[in-house]
Amino acid sequence: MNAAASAHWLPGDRLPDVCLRADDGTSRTLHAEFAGRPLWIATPVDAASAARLPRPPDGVIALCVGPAVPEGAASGWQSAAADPRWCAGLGIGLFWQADANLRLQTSQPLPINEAPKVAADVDALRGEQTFAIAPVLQIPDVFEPDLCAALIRHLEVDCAGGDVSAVLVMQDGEQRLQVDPDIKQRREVIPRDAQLEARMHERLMRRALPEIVRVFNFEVRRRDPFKLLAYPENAGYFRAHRDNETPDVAHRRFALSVNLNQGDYAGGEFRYPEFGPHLFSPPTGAALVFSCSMLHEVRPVERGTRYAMTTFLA
Ligand SMILES: O=C(O)CCC(=O)C(=O)O
Ligand SMILES: [Fe+2]
Repeated sequence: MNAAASAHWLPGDRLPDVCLRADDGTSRTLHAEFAGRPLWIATPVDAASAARLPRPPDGVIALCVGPAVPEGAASGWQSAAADPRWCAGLGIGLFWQADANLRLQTSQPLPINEAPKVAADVDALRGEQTFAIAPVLQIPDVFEPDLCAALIRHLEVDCAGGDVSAVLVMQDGEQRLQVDPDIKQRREVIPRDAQLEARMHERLMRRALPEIVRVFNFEVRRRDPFKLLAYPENAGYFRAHRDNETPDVAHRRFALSVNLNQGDYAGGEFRYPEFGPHLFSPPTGAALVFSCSMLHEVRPVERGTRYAMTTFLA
């Protein structure tokens, strides 16, 4: 499975590693030189527009790229030329904010009158807290909010809420499917809408697979069917388990789960009991990716219904 190349960049996409040429003729690559701090990128149509760019706050790298020469631009901006196709992919006459992982967050047309807000820094955990922390990857904005809402609707309306989830057990050397409230309780369905499935697939290819290559050094070649999940209030949980323990699922390498409505329910967090007490509850649209060999559980949902989409990668 090869990651899709983007002709147009969207919020949620991680910028590719392009070469930028500075005014003094030196070349720098985006990932090597600019990752690790929030980034502003502007693609003004001309020098006059470049000169009206707002001053970036401390700690933000600001790059003015494209055909325009940013004469008189507010100080704090570095001007650079880049491959015109890359600039076209960003869109000309735009102002982008990207996070420290070079993931695009918001875009707005130039000119902008007020300097946009930069997300507040998250407090660092203490050293002893980070010692017992599960090796999971969280990728924000893999699915857009409207896709998350459409998936919930598909499960509840088109698929009539889905079916009670069963588990595979080995009995006398044979695999059997059975409902077992000692292990899990939830509803689930394999989506039946080809368009929704195609959109999920495209987003995984574009946003999750490149991160899995980068972070885990793992090239995904196949994927199990997508599954939509509902964990109802006081009746939804999945007790501690591993995802690759029966012969038919032994091929699975990574689990990928996307929360579809975080904030609308309480409880329902992931926990990895072998790796400490921390609870994981990624924001709506974010993917959580972890090794299928790791013990994990979904804590009981205490209020509302937790919706999620899950699949397994190999
Ligand atoms: O609820 C989820 O997001 C995934 C739960 C899980 O661990 C599984 O389906 O194997
Ligand atoms: Fe699991």
